[in-house]
Amino acid sequence: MSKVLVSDPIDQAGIDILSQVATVDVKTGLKPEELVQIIGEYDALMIRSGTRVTQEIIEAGTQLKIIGRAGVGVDNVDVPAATRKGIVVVNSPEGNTIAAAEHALAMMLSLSRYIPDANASVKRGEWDRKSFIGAEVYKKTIGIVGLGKIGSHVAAVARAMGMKLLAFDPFISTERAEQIGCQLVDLEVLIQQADYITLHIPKTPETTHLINTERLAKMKPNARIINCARGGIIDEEALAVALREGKIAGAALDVYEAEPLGESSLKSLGQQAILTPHLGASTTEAQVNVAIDVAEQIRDVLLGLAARSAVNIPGLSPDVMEELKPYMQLAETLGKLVGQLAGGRVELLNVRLQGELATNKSQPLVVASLKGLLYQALRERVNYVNASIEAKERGIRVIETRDASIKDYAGSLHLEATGSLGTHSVTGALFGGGEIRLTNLDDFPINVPPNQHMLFTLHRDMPGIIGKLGSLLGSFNVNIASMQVGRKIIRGDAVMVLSLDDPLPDGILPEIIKVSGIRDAYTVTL
Ligand SMILES: NC(=O)C1=CN([C@@H]2O[C@H](COP(=O)(O)OP(=O)(O)OC[C@H]3O[C@@H](n4cnc5c(N)ncnc54)[C@H](O)[C@@H]3O)[C@@H](O)[C@H]2O)C=CC1
Ligand SMILES: O=C(O)C(=O)COP(=O)(O)O
Repeated sequence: MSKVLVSDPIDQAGIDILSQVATVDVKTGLKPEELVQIIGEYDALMIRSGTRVTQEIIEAGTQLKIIGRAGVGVDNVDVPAATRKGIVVVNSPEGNTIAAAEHALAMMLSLSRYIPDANASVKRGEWDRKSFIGAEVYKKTIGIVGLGKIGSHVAAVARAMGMKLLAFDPFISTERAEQIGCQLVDLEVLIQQADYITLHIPKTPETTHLINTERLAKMKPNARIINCARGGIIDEEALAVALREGKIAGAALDVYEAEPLGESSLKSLGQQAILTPHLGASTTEAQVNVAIDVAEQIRDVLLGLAARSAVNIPGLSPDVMEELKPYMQLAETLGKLVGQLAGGRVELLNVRLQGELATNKSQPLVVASLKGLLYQALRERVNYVNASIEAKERGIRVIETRDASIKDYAGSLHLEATGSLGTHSVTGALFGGGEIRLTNLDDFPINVPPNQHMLFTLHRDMPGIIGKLGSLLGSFNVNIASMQVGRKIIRGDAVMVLSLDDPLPDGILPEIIKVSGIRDAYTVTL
């Protein structure tokens, strides 16, 4: 049975799902060195933001197949390191959207009405109404940085509260922003005009310290800023100075450059600063959502099925995945075949989607072709996650083309590999019941199902050659399961495709090439 380690607090609903297929160990609060020591036993790791999955942990996770992040942000996971090791990283892109958006909105209203400090003063026995004169959000301008899932929900609610909406997001269209009721503007315009600025972007090299001393200086003196996205998008030191000097009116933070928040000048600020301990996703509803979403994906991957929200493999909807699955198998088989025919180092792979297939998504088929192509070199170490990166690191250039006019079969896939030893091509299609057929080899028409052990020869189409080859194989005790010849013209060049019951013994290939009329021979294992 598989083993799953849960290293952060996860809702029981997720543990129940994992327990259907695996032994589940819940061990929270592990030190990095403790995690490194035990991770080698586990097939899957389930985390939230509390566990840092470093390269060292990934290297030590020799059995790991999947890392599941019960939440959105995967910045605590070394995703490139996981990808290189072929480990799928999944998250729950939508499970906590509402929770995070509502937390940001709660922060905005709390900042405007000094609710945390007013509450604390009453509990201290005071009745101070003068110190907590707030501001209304109605008719004020909110500047939303990042108009993705959370930012869009914040926009919808802010709009309902009568706010004017500005947004900065270089990756969405003006039309999309308008649909949500936002005016898309430059960051500098947003910074200068907004009364409330709320951040809903990932932390990347571009967004680190996006809010710095210069930008804080350009904000309105009544501006209030909210960060429920990621620590480090705001320069915390610069923010503390701006608040202390009254350059802006307030800030509410849920996330920090280092968590848990240690020594920090933010802690000594008064009612203009509200600090929560990364609570954006902490609602009962969100925790059930993300736990179920991610546990289901871990379960599926452990059962050999695809994950629906993998961050390091092409994202495909389950419908598209279902439709493409037989073609993925075809692509992988053709990749294995053409890689072995090309032999040596492949430099260029041309993947052509033909006929009806030309309208399909090509990326998954390219990945599957590369997985097949690299199998010879990498065996089980290559998978759908790391095939593209492995190919890139090996300098294999990939060209994707489409030709809807090729209609020999309803839909077919053509791979051509060019390497140090020449160029070879193979085409395949799916017949009734999803059966794979090889339909063309090096431009010779054929029609054979793939077989585990195969022999291909390039020869002159002339009497006696098939008999000679049959006897030769017989003398080596190799049984032929089926044989087919493909040729373009009578007595011209031809290919012979043999399916064999046994692997070809060492030493027979040079003997085959010695047969008069045979120019070349290739043995392939699929
Ligand atoms: N505090 C908490 O507990 C939680 C925090 N989060 C964080 O909230 C953030 C947003 O999450 P979602 O809305 O789900 O993500 P999302 O992917 O739906 O939206 C992010 C948006 O940011 C935009 N973006 C990316 N780079 C940008 C840049 N340089 N400038 C402006 N816009 C940029 C993208 O185009 C996208 O529209 C993430 O960082 C996530 O980790 C999410 C859930 C809970
Ligand atoms: O989903 C996210 O990105 C979050 O930040 C939530 O973090 P958490 O799962 O509460 O540790």
